[in-house]
Amino acid sequence: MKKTAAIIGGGVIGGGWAARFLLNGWDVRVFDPDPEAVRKIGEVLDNARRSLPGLSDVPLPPEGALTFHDDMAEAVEGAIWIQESVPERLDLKLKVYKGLQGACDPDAIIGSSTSGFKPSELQEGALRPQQIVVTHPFNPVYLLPLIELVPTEQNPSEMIAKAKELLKSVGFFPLHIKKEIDAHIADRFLEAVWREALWLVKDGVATTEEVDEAIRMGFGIRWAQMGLFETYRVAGGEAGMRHFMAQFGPALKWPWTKLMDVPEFTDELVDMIADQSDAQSGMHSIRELERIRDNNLVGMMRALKAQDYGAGAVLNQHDALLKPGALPSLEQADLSQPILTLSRAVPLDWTDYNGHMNEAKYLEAFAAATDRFMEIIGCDMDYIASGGSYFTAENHIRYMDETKAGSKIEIRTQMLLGAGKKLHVFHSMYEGDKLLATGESFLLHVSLETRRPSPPSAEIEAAMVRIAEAQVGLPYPESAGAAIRKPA
Ligand SMILES: NC(=O)C1=CN([C@@H]2O[C@H](COP(=O)(O)OP(=O)(O)OC[C@H]3O[C@@H](n4cnc5c(N)ncnc54)[C@H](O)[C@@H]3O)[C@@H](O)[C@H]2O)C=CC1
Ligand SMILES: C[N+](C)(C)CC(=O)CC(=O)[O-]
Repeated sequence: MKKTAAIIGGGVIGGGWAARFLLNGWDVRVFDPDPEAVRKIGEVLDNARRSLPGLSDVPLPPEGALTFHDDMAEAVEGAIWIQESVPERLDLKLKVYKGLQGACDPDAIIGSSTSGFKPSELQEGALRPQQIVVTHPFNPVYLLPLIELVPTEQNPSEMIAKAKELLKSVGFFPLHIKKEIDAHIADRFLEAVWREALWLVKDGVATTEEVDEAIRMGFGIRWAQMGLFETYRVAGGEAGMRHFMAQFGPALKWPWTKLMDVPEFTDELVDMIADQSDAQSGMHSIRELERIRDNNLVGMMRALKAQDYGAGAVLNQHDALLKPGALPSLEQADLSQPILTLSRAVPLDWTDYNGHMNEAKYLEAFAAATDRFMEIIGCDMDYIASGGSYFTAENHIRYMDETKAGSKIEIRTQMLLGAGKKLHVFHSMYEGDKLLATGESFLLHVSLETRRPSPPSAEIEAAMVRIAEAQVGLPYPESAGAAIRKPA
């Protein structure tokens, strides 16, 4: 059955939650008194549609339905997850819980996006405190996996387990914070770094741009993949963390940092920071900056995905949740037709300066389809580990139409020859009914020990015979065997 989420407050963060749920197949009901809420959420959704689906190497479920409601009680109807993302004012948040708890399902989870309030403060005076928990996200909520999940002893353990399961099902990484504290974990770091940066600019040590360069050219990239402690363990050399602490620990007591002092937000300081920020980034609109940020995040997260590390490992776990049933096996496929070998959205980092999928990425997609076809006939990772595989000897791609980031593409594969060492496949790539490209590949079965052609296993031979017999009625593709013609 379709799951439903209610979004209370649809600004920067509520809009991100709405996009995350919708693109993972949930229905979403929004309550926000702002007359601009429909437009604002629409713009967040546009960004999310081009960036989120392509993070997965398997298709996300069909998008859910988005509705807007003038009445909060109506918005929470049928919702199993209610996400409160109203402005960071405790009185307002408590008023919202009073309003919605009278109307919502008592078993629904009410998550708060609060950056700083403790869950016990949010539960104070609530009708059912056990229903309310902190689920603190990070902007952009549709891309970044971290949710700081902060309960109190009032929240039953089954509710926390259910919250974790639901968050994981839409691709989040719930970090269970066992001891409540103002600003949880991550925002304590962000505040400390922000405070230092404000001092550095105020004292004329660095401009806003120089502060950003100091982060993004060095430790920012390092933190994105290993965090703090793992990075410092490596920095300790072979002696590891103990050596690192002995060497750099004493410096913590030197007066390097301003620690808890906060520079006063005088007009002069605000003007200085705002002017420097305008000089640094004012040539881009906020929407442009969001798109630049999303392009960079997708590229970095997909690189981490290939390493199965950090946020990339979370993406792989989400793919594994979605994978069952995503593509048919030999037993499930209608073998009399070209077989579905790829179904995914075009990732942002597959697009180029022409604003469409780059030619090299068509080959990447066809190569993934070939890998899947190999898996279907029995050349899977276990078989490869046993010493047999296929090497591609020749490829031919024809480009017929363009496609853009976020678009759903499918590849269907016809086997033209599958006998002995030889495997000849013809892939057709579609967006809906539109033929985008064809890719023809000729492969040879090899022994990974001798690196020379060798006969495949009897099981692979039998699977190819089955497909050949089933596909015998398919017309031979007109363009198969074609080459680039000599210009007239
Ligand atoms: N902006 C950020 O970087 C992050 C913010 N947060 C937290 O998320 C929450 C929301 O922050 P933002 O989205 O940045 O604020 P925002 O100002 O962009 O959005 C708040 C939305 O709530 C709506 N609203 C106001 N009163 C309401 C009510 N009574 N019922 C329903 N909607 C109402 C407003 O119309 C507005 O659209 C805050 O608790 C904040 O601490 C969490 C992570 C990051
Ligand atoms: C600035 N902020 C405290 C609202 C930031 C967050 O809460 C998390 C984020 O996205 O950086």
